[in-house]
Amino acid sequence: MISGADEYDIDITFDEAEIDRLLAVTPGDVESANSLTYAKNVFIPLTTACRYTCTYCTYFDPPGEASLLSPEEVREIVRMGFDAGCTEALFTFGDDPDGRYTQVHDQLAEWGHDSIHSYLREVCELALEEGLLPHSNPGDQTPEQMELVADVNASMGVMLETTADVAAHAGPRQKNPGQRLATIRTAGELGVPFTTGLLVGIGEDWRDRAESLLAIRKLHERYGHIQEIIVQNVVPNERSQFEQPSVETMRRVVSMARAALPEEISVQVPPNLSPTRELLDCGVDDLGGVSPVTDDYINPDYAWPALRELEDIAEEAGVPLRERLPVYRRFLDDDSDDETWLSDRIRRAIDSGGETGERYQSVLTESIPR
Ligand SMILES: O=c1nc2n(C[C@H](O)[C@H](O)[C@H](O)CO)c3cc(O)ccc3cc-2c(=O)[nH]1
Ligand SMILES: C[C@H]1O[C@@H](n2cnc3c(N)ncnc32)[C@H](O)[C@@H]1O
Ligand code: MET
Ligand code: SF4
Repeated sequence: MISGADEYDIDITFDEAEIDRLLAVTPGDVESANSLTYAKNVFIPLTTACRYTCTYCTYFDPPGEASLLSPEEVREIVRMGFDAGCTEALFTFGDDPDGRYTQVHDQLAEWGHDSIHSYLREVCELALEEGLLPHSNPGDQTPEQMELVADVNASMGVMLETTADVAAHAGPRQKNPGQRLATIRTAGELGVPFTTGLLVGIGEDWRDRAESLLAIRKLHERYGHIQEIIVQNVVPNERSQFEQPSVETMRRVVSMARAALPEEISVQVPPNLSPTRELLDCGVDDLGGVSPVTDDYINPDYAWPALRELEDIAEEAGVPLRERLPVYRRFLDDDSDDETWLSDRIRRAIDSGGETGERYQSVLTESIPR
């Protein structure tokens, strides 16, 4: 039984035979992808306040020390991104800061907001005005929170991390697999193209990895909204004791992900954290958002490779490297009356004229229909 499943009314059950089939998958069983994609983004760490204290994470700051970017600071990052040729504004930050963060809440109130989501809406609008498409990963969200920002995001995401109860999700307030799955389900209900994934090496076992992949697949079967799954290895840092999983472990998890998920879902590994070259024959077809101008603020010790290096990686694998938008092509093409994945707002941004529209259109012309 997945922890928190009852509380969040998650009705996912696993078939033992299916789990066994996945556990038997080895790298030789999956095919290599025939292209690699990536998106050009700027990372915007809206706030380092977080209600959780995951032991693998160096990102969050305690109350009293947490930062909150002002609209002017956000605009500056977004402009820098636009000037560097990006298409994506990646808003990834601490989970919904709780009442302990009085300074953050006071500052938000001063700017006319009663929640981080209300503020997120304002900065997503700002990014759109400046010519970038928002992709927000604010952690767990209630249906009301997600609804507040859905129409100003091209896509959104949250890492499932794992369906297991792990000690890494420590402290009085914790990530809970039932709540993560509920967030992914909410995205399906709201028709938001969605990114999720597994964090590998935080105390989960092989069966947990198989269950996590199957849980994502089952939600995708209901809603069709998962665009990619990230298979991310935990990396060591000054706060965490976790060891980086071995290349062999990562090869097997990536292969399991490819075998578990339907073809339309991309399998992404982050090129700044993973032994990427050694994973390409396990079905990886996406390298995620890569920034020419900002750090990976979640893992700041791990610099982004330059575009040149991504080209080398693709060349070594003998496949073309293609830029994509933060929302996959399939959702743009599938946007009919009975299936609306994109709000009018996002659709207009992508179809707009001028320098902005041209940039999106040229990425789309190059990209593959996935
Ligand atoms: O730079 C990063 N980008 C992360 N991204 C961004 C991702 O690489 C791209 O924004 C998406 O592929 C959309 O283009 C995430 C997106 C999510 O929805 C959920 C989790 C992540 C995790 C990271 C991350 O740790 N570092
Ligand atoms: C945005 C995502 O970053 C991941 N994340 C947080 N800390 C680490 C770490 N030390 N190593 C790798 N990934 C991490 C989590 O999976 C989170 O959901
Ligand atoms: C900075 S971590 C990424 C966003 C969110 N806090 C989560 O863990 O899901
Ligand atoms: S991983 Fe996300 S939820 Fe966990 S402590 Fe870090 S910022 Fe908070």
